[in-house]
Amino acid sequence: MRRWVAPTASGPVSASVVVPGSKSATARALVLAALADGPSTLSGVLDARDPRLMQDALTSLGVSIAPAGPGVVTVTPPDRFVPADIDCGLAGTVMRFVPPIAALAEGRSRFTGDAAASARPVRPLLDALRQAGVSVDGNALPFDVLGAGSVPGGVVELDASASSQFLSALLLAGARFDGGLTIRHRGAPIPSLPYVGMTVGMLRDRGVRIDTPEADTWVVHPGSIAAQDEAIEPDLMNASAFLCAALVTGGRIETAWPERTLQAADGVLAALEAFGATIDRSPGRVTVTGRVRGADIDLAEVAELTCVLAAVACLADGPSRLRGVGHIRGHETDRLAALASELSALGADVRETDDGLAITPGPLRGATFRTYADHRMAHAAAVVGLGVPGVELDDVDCTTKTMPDFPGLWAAMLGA
Ligand SMILES: O=C(O)C1=C[C@@H](OP(=O)(O)O)[C@@H](O)[C@H](O)C1
Ligand SMILES: C=C(OP(=O)(O)O)C(=O)O
Repeated sequence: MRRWVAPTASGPVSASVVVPGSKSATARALVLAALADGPSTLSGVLDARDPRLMQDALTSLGVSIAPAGPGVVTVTPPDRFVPADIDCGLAGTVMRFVPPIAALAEGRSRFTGDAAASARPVRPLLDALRQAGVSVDGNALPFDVLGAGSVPGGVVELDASASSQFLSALLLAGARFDGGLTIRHRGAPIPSLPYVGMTVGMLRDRGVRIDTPEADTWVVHPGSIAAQDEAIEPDLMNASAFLCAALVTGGRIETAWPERTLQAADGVLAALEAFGATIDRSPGRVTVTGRVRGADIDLAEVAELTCVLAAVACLADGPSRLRGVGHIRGHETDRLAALASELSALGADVRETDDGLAITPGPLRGATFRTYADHRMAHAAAVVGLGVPGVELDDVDCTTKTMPDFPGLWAAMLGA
């Protein structure tokens, strides 16, 4: 735990920012390389807590992951997975993507995690695995997967309304189940849908056949997953925290922005535009200028932006409404409760609604800002701190979940 006073901007911030690799693409590339039919070399791999936990989990299941240069690893799948003790930390990607792989090992794998991870939903995924023929003890962390060396597969019903990661987890491993996997989503709409697109896109790139014969149904045909080298793109969700600095200071932030990507790039830019950003695009780059204004917006597809945009909204010229993100109550912390509490303590009027937040700016003052071990709460505090002196985070180290040195990058952006 390290306290950190968020630096205040003395004027418009102008910077070119380089953020590290995508957490979500790194997790998928590692998992797919572990399940593939031969070795793969991955570059631009994110070096942060979540992907490190993923590498540790896969290694203990028998995968060989060898460093091959800065940010480069060569992943060699095992002939047979072996059961293991898996530490999920607070990583949704580990607690959801790894159980279907452990089901392919012969024996009991035990999944544990941080105390707060036990509150994160995982039961719908475990129930779907049971329908696919896997024995699972428990319905939340800690739980055990009793692998039989293979998984029958077949047709499963899944309620993925609490997290798209349940669906991604089943899609990633489904081709390796004996009969493949047909997944029928039953329940309220799936949040963060672009991430399902990322999963399907990366699987198809590796030769896996996936059909979507009707709405809310995915058919993964059984077969091998082709080994494939991959260069991981920068993390556009993490980049967004920096882009918000342009908005709240009336400055100018530029960063790499892939021309074609499986990340929710357009959704991110549309959300920033709604809050007053002007977006300039040049090949492979984006520049954000503008001045923050209040917005009423559905963030279901880009729910990870809720924290930084709630902070932005506190510095706007009028009220904002963030909708479609009720499920983030099950993220690293209950983000709606945490944002309402911490941003209200700074002087804004921030109230929880059924599916989001209603925010009315007010005169803001510095105070301790609790992060609840949540990296995106820390990003929110950094954004609001640009305009409010004395915002002191109780812990900035939680940012290592998805970035090796967030405070350093933030200071560099400010020219410190
Ligand atoms: O599949 C992924 O890599 C992710 C999916 C989303 O999860 P939810 O569907 O739970 O929002 C997102 O919020 C998370 O940070 C990463
Ligand atoms: C929800 C998030 O993470 P996780 O992958 O742990 O679900 C996030 O990074 O905002």
